[in-house]
Amino acid sequence: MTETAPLAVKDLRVSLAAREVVRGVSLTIAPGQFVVLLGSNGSGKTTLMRAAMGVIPAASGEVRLFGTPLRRFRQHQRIGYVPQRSTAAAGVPSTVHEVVMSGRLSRRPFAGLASRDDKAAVNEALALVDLSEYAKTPASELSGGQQQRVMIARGLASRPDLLVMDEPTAGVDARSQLGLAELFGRLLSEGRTIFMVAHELGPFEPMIDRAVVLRDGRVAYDGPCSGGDLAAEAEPHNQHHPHLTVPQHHVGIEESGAWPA
Ligand SMILES: Nc1ncnc2c1ncn2[C@@H]1O[C@H](COP(=O)(O)OP(=O)(O)OP(=O)(O)O)[C@@H](O)[C@H]1O
Repeated sequence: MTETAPLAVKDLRVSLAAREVVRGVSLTIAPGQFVVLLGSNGSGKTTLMRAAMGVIPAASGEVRLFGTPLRRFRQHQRIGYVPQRSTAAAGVPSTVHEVVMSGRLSRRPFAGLASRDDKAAVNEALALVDLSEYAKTPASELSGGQQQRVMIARGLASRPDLLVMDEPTAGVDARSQLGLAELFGRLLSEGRTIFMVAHELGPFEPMIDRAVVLRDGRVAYDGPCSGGDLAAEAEPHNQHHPHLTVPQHHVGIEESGAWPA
């Protein structure tokens, strides 16, 4: 795996509806790091992530993916992107297997039948999120939390080096969060990089290398995930947004690594 930063953002500015929402953000994520992006509602987290992924244009600044400027980046299979509040159903009667298979498209130079490797990668991704038994189930029949795990499997299907996720734990219950924490730990041990928006760190906290806090589109904190400085940054937000919590060590249950049935 290359030592080039999987994601580097320099003085990025993004405007939405004539308002500057991301206001000069610089951020470099090193290979193998687990970086979490925090901040109150409307601080610009999703907008920053979308601009970094090229989903929306930036007004100015620079984004590099694995050392390549965004506009010239073609190795899309190296990135697994799980957008915010994405559901696996979206009104389409696809099975779980089909939804996850769509995450293989970036690996397939030509349209056509899925290869043996495509199928193996999909099965592997489904096993990683413990949804193998639901492969043939229409995605719309799964719970919200299960659908979120389907979308994470979709992001993993291309076997990416960088996993970018916008609130992947929204709607995921505490036990499933433990399962996700175990999964992320495994991905990190394989040298993969994770960049994730979160409101609660829960069971992920011990494995997070770095927290970046956005406030009004600017980086207000960039450093270790625990300690007084992060708490000081998080506190003003907490008064207005109680769901942005300073890292918690416990999620209130004893089971470890178990997924709900
Ligand atoms: N399509 C849009 N058009 C205009 N303004 C937008 C649009 N999307 C977001 N905004 C505004 O941009 C600001 C940043 O929004 P963004 O979704 O990036 O924040 P966030 O930190 O991800 O919030 P949350 O925690 O609620 O997801 C907000 O003030 C929001 O109202």
